Amino acid sequence: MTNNVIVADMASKLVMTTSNSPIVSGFALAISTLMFLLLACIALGYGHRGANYPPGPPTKLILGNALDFPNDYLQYKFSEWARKYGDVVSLKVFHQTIISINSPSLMRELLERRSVTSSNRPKNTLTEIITPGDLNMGTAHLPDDTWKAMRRAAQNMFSSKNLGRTQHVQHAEATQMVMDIIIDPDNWMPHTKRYVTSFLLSIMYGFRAARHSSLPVRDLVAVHRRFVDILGFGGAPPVDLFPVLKLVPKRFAYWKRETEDVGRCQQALFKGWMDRVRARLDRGETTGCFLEDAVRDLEGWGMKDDNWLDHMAGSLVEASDTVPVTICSFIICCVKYPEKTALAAAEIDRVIGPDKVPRLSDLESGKLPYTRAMIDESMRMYPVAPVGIPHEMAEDDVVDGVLYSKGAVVFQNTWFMFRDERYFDRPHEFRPERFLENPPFGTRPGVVDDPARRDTLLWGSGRRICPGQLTARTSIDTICPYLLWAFDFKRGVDPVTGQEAGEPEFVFEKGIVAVPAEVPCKLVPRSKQHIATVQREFGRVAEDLARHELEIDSEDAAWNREYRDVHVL
Ligand code: HEM
Repeated sequence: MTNNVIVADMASKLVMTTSNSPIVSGFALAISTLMFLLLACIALGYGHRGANYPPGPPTKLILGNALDFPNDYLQYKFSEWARKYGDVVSLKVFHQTIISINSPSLMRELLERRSVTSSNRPKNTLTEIITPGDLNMGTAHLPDDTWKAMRRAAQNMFSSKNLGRTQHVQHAEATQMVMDIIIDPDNWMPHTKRYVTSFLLSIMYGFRAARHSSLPVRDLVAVHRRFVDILGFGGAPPVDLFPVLKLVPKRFAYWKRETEDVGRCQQALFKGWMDRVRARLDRGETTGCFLEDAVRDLEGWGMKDDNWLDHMAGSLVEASDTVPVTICSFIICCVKYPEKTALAAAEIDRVIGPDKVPRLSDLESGKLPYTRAMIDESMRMYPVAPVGIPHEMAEDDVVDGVLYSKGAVVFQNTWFMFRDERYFDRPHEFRPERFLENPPFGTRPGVVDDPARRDTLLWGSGRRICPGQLTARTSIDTICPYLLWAFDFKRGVDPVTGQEAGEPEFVFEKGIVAVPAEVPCKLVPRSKQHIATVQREFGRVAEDLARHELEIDSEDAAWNREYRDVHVL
């Protein structure tokens, strides 16, 4: 406070020394204003790490760590700092404090035990434009009553009881995905997207996506691409760091026009999906999906008005963003580590054989321990949300004498936690065996583990923990053994050399979700017997798929007829 008064006094003296010439006095005014701002920034502690803040790299005047802060792949730099500074690291980017927490114990202390102060999301002007009223649960700034209602509804939809009721749909969609890859192996990545999106559309909205190019998937992918681009680094100027930028008129601010348009397109898409549900009920038809129930019982679902339902798609977007990526990473692991894949395939051959397809229950009952370990190892090494989704401190809070200041943005660096050499033996090696040697977390035998480790670290912490974790887990656990059962995983052809590609590398796209770039690989059916078994299974589950095809469009209907005529046994 005293500093501010001194700075104001110095600045006013500077302004008073300007000459009488209009040009000189204008110039002097500009210089003195700049000086004033500079001194004010210094006085306000811009870029300076306070005394009891978490440690971190040295800061520079006003800039803080702005020049050190990575634009992308936060997990790599955060992990380097974790090794140097410990379980908690802080950075200053101008006046903004950014914290990376690097241990399960800190996740528990800060985000679970102190969830009252640590459950905000960072305030984000762009997401507020895209979803006015904070009706997108994942981006909503405050965990207020609106967020609570949306969250309760999501938790209800994705509860274990409801998942039991929808598992046959999950299995049916997984069967189609295996069929899709048998017929069209080059599009293995889009087929994973279709599998997850179609499952979620079916259980939430009662209609499905027969092809990866079906309209709902195509529209979702297109609008989500724009959403990610505008929110990503460089998509828009840092308006929350420098709120004065918000004053730029719309005609000079591309980001404002684009953000508004993304919001319009997204809302139109989600409303269109809900309108299909409303129209179906008006016709007196039903598929038994969740949102039909919500339309009939708005109050019971805690929805303040009918328009809130148009925003329930936020959960579907989260699912279709994360689960396919996890499955793709698993597929890349199967190509990259052939000896491990062979061990899992041998286990599946022994337990399941070629005449029936694996079911989720085979994995859950513990009959496929190596396969389970292979899935866990791929999620340990390549977590889809390597630094979580950031929280923001609502108030100052102190853990072990360290200050987590109001407004600080907090990342959960699970990438580091899963590769922490204190607990994991050779953490950078892909070794499913670690989970068999020391279950359930695969840490080094004999080491005293972090007491707060849990098998849900990947899904975040506290009030904001992922409400879709069961849906995610069962979707992954249904398809991964199925793929191992159905296919041999081979390296594809390098598009540049025309020769067999080398060992695939994980190269991630930029962004908070670690999406691996496509690698050349071939998924080859293991035998004619396996293909025939999938065709029979595809016939058996046809009814479960058809139940969600009441309003199917003519293109999908034609494709379905041909697909099923040719491929069902
Ligand atoms: C492998 C798959 C998935 C992973 C790794 C994952 C991970 C996460 C993480 C780390 C968070 C932030 C937690 C926090 O702030 O502490 C989150 C939030 C969220 N997830 Fe997931 N998720 C996955 C799949 C899903 C699925 C399938 C759904 C829906 C069916 C879903 C819906 C959500 C929603 C709605 C939020 C926002 C919660 C809130 O802010 O209150 N996620 N997820």
